Amino acid sequence: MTRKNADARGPRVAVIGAGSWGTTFGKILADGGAQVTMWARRPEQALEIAEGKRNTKYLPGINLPRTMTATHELSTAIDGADQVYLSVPSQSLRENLKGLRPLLENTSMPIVSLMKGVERASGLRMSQVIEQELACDPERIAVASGPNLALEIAREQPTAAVIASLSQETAETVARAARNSYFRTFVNTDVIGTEFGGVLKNLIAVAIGIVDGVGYGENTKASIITRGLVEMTDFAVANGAQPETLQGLAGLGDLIATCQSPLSRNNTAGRLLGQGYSYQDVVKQMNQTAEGLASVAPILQLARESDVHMPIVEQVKMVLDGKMNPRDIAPHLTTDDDTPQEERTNHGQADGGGALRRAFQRAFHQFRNGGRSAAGD
Ligand SMILES: NC(=O)c1ccc[n+]([C@@H]2O[C@H](COP(=O)([O-])OP(=O)(O)OC[C@H]3O[C@@H](n4cnc5c(N)ncnc54)[C@H](O)[C@@H]3O)[C@@H](O)[C@H]2O)c1
Ligand SMILES: O=P(O)(O)OC[C@H](O)CO
Repeated sequence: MTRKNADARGPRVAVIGAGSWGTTFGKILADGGAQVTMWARRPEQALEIAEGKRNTKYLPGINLPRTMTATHELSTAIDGADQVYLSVPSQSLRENLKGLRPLLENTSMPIVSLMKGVERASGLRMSQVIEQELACDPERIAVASGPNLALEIAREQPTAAVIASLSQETAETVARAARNSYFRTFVNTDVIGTEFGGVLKNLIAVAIGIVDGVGYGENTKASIITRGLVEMTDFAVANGAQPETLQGLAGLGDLIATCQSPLSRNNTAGRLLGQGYSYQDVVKQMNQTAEGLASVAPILQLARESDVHMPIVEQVKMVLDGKMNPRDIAPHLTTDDDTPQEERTNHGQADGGGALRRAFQRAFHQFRNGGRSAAGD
């Protein structure tokens, strides 16, 4: 398929995955001046984007920029690209990277994850899967996250996002390409916090959907959102994130958007569960990606390994497994314990002092080892 975007002036970018977010992000980049080539799995979808400037299945009613083109051949998409953006379902990333590896191995371009899931089998974040499969310098990898419901952005309603990379330079390069009059990008170097924010808010949005489906009101939802943010922060900090990232766009910002919007697929999946559909029925009814459903089990496994208590996410899992009536999720929001608890919101010690305790332990081991890092540090 020939390129038809020669009149754009910015970097040449390839977007891998032409679902709702990949296509919307392609539009963001093209509207910012980039020369965008989308890769779609199905040839007819590539043709619809390239010729008709539409993606009717995922973005009904949206006209795509005329500078945007598409192909179903990976090599054509990557050929001549300065940056590559990845937006396939998280569980399929590894298999997709196997096809991309030979095309990317002699390049130094930034590789940007737009995804918000963890790999079910390994619990790895998407940037970790990229680093593993492509065996590339982690400073080349960036992640994008924030309150970014695709259809709203495709309608050019203003919003913001965070681009995170271990390399400030990579983050800034990507942020300069991924911005326009309706999409503002900020940068940080907290890849862990930025990625986990996007993963964890999905789980809380499923919980919100469940109570919505049951018919509970705003008090219940506000309680889950507030306690959910504490859970998200506890988990992310215990796994290496900066607590302030969870208070930003990739944490609180995305949590609000996803929990409030009927456009959210995670929220929708939860609502169906709350209305009494089984997990299997919900999966059958969803024709778009609801990442939260696959992330629940690996996140709880990581939580156990890092000694973090996640009562809301635990209860989502019980509902998914058919072991808890959705009506029961709210009364047991955070504890079955009768002892009154402190309302702890101080994210600096987000895991109840656990992060601080581990930092002391590391310092103690280092001191004992004559200044060398403790194993596993
Ligand atoms: N839609 C949003 O509002 C939004 C916003 C931010 C982030 N995200 C994240 O973006 C990622 C992609 O989600 P989406 O919303 O575009 O999903 P989607 O369901 O709209 O589209 C998924 C796309 O991937 C393709 N696909 C399915 N299986 C595949 C496979 N095995 N290999 C390659 N391609 C495959 C589908 O054909 C489709 O084009 C997810 O991680 C999601 O959390 C979505
Ligand atoms: O539709 P969801 O639930 O995948 O959420 C989409 C985005 O992540 C919102 O920022």
